[in-house]
Amino acid sequence: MLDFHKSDIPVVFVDDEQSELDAYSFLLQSMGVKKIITIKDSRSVMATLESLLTCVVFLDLNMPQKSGKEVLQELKVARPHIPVVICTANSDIETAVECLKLGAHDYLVKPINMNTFGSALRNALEISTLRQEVMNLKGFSLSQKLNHPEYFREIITKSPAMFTLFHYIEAIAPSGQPVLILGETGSGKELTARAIHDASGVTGDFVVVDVSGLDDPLFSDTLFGHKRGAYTGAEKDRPGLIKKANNGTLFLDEIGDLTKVSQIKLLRLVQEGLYYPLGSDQPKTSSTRIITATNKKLNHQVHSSEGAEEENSFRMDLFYRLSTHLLILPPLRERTEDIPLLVEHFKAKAADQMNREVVSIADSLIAILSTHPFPGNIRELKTYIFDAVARCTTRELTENDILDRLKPGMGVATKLRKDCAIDENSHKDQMGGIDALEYIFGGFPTLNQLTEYGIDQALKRSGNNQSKAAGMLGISKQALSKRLKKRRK
Ligand SMILES: Nc1ncnc2c1ncn2[C@@H]1O[C@H](COP(=O)(O)OP(=O)(O)OP(=O)(O)O)[C@@H](O)[C@H]1O
Repeated sequence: MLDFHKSDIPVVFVDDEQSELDAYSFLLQSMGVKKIITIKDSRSVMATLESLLTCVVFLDLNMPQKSGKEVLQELKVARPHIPVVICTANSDIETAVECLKLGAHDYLVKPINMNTFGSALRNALEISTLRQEVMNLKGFSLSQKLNHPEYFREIITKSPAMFTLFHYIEAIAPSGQPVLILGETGSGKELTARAIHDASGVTGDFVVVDVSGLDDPLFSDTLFGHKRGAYTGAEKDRPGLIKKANNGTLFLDEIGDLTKVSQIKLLRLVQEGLYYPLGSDQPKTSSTRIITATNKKLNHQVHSSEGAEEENSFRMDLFYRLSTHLLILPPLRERTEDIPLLVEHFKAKAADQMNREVVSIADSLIAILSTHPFPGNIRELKTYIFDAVARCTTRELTENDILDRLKPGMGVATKLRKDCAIDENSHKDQMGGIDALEYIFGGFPTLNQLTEYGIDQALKRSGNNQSKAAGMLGISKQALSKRLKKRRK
C-alpha cells in the first residue's frame, strides 16, 4: 500500500461545481496528498496536464463545457498511462460499463464513502507509480546509459545483470517505497542499499541496523527508542534509530531473522508510518525509507499471519509490503566476468593499504578463481585477495598466493564456521544464514554428488593432471581413472 504523504504524484480533480472541488481538495489535503490541482472548466484539462509528467485524475461526468466522457476519451488517446477515476452522481450501470470500456481506471458514485475514495485513490496512485517506473525502464533500455553512474561507483561490475539492476534502481529510487534486497551472503546487498539511498536524493542519513539476534525489546529500543523510566536503567529519553534516519533511509539487514512480535511493529511502521517509543502511548510518525535485506529464501518462510506458527516464519502481509520493489542480486559465480575487475580493484586497495607494490595479476590466478563457487561471494574474494597481497613476495599475484585458501577445509565456509563458533550439530549450521552446500548443489547433496563435485574440483585445480588430482582427493591414480571411466559410460 502507498502512503499518500510519501507520494509526489499530483492528484487532479475535475468538476464544474466549486463546492465539490473545495470539499475534495480539503479531503485530499487531510489525507496527506502533497500536490492537488482542481479544474472547474473541463476544456482546460488537456492544457493543464501538459506540464505534468504523470498524475491521477478524478473526473466528473456531467459538465457543461465538455462532458467527462469526452475528456476521458481525449486523455486515453493523448496520455494513456494516466489513471482516470470517474466520480459521478450517475449510478447507471451502462454508463459505468461504457466508461470502463473507454479506459477509466475506476468508477465511484456520489455521495462517495470516505473508505471507498481512499482505496480508489491509493490504487490509482500505485498504478501511476508503476506505470511511471515502466516508462523510466523503457527509457533507459533504449538509451542503455545510466543517468547517474556516480551512485554506483562503489559497485565494481561489468555484468549486464547488474546493470539491469542499476537501471531499475534509478527508476524506483525516487518513489520512497520499501525495497527488499535478496542475495547470498557477501553479494553486495548493503552496498546496493547505499546506492538506492544515494539515488533517491533524500537529505537524511543512511542508517544500518543488523536485526539478527535482536529480541523484540532490543529491536524496539534500537529502532523506536524509549522514554525515560520505560524500564530499569532507562535514565533518559532515547530517540531511536528511526529518528536518526528521518528523511533518509533505514537499512534493516538480516530481516529474515526478525521475531514475530517485531514483525507486527515493523508492519505498522511501513504501512502507517507510525511507531511507539518504549514507555510511550503517543505514536510518532516517521518519514524514513525502509530498505530490508536478507540472504535467506524469505519467500519460503512466508505464511499468512494466522498460520504463522513456525519458529522462523515470516508474515505474508509484511513480506509483500517490504517487497514493493524487489531486487535479487546474482551470486558472484553467476557473474564471473566481474572476477578480473574485482581482483584488480581489491589488489589495488590492499597494496595501497599495505604499502606494497604488486604490479600484475597472473592469468592463471583469474582462471582458478573463475572456477571457484564462492559461497561467500565478493566478501570471500576480497578476503583472499587482501591475504594474497600480504603474502605475495614478488611483484605479481599468482595462484600460489591463494591456492591453500581454496583447498577443501580452508575455504570460507570452514573459516566462518570456526570464526562464528557455530554448533555443527545444529540446523543453523550455516554461513551467515546460508548453507554452503545448498549454495553449490541447490539443496543438500547426496554422497554421490559430493564425490563427483570433489573430482571435478580436483581436476580443475590440478590443471587436469590426474596424478595431482588423485593426490588432492587422497586416492590412487588408478582409483581416480576407474571412476572417470565409469563416469564416461
Ligand atoms: N561489486 C562490488 N564491488 C566492490 N566491492 C564489493 C562489491 N560487492 C560487494 N563488495 C564488498 O564486499 C563486501 C560485502 O558486501 P556487502 O556487505 O554489501 O554484502 P552483503 O550482501 O550485505 O553481505 P551480508 O549478507 O553478509 O550482509 C563489502 O566489503 C563490500 O564493500
